[in-house]
Amino acid sequence: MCSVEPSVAIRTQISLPMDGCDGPATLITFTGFARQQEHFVLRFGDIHADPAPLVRIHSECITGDLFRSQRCDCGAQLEQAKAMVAAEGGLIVYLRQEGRGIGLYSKIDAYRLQDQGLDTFAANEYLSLPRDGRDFTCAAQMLQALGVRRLRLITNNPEKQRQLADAGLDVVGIVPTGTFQTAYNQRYLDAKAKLARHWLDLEPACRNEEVVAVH
Ligand SMILES: Nc1nc2c(ncn2[C@@H]2O[C@H](COP(=O)(O)OP(=O)(O)OP(=O)(O)O)[C@@H](O)[C@H]2O)c(=O)[nH]1
Ligand SMILES: [Zn+2]
Repeated sequence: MCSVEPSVAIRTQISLPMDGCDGPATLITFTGFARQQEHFVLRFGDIHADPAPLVRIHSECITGDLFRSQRCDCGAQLEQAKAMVAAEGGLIVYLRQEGRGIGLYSKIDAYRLQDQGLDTFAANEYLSLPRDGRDFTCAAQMLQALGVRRLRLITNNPEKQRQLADAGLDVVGIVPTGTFQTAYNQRYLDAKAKLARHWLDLEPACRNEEVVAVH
């Protein structure tokens, strides 16, 4: 999905005053991505090798991040991560991989299928799209371009840790992101926990929710 060229490098850095933060953040853009992808990094404070910086790798979710849709947990996770890295310094790597890489329109098609009973992964497959089309290698390359070799990663997703390690980064700690259950995202979170092995601490009401099997 990321389709990176071997030479991802910093393109531009600009200071962004941030609502609710003591100091400005720095927005960093990059060159070297295929297909004009516009992944970026927000840096809060200074980054040092020791202690290893706190990093959130966040996949774009227009509905959740921008409009705080309750169908997923993305908006709450992003807000929490922003508060964490703003408090102690760190990075948000924002990947333009909407809908786990299938794009907004296909995600909305997948939402329709979920309303008809499919789980979030089966819905993608029904559309002949990957269950999870993301590739976190581009995140690793951006971090390497910033001189980051060791990091503490804010995530509940074991796949992110695995891909960063495969790309040569040293994930020295995992900081869990919150489990933000709503009345509307229970089946989604349940599917992530059961079918994608995310480390989620779900309330019993959520665990008991039925996830429709993939056909
Ligand atoms: N295709 C599809 N994508 C979704 C759906 N709900 C959320 N997403 C996308 O999923 C991505 C977020 O992935 P998640 O699996 O929720 O979380 P994660 O970032 O991998 O894991 P954490 O680091 O623990 O938050 C974003 O790109 C969302 O747009 C859905 O029902 N279908
Ligand atoms: Zn979302």
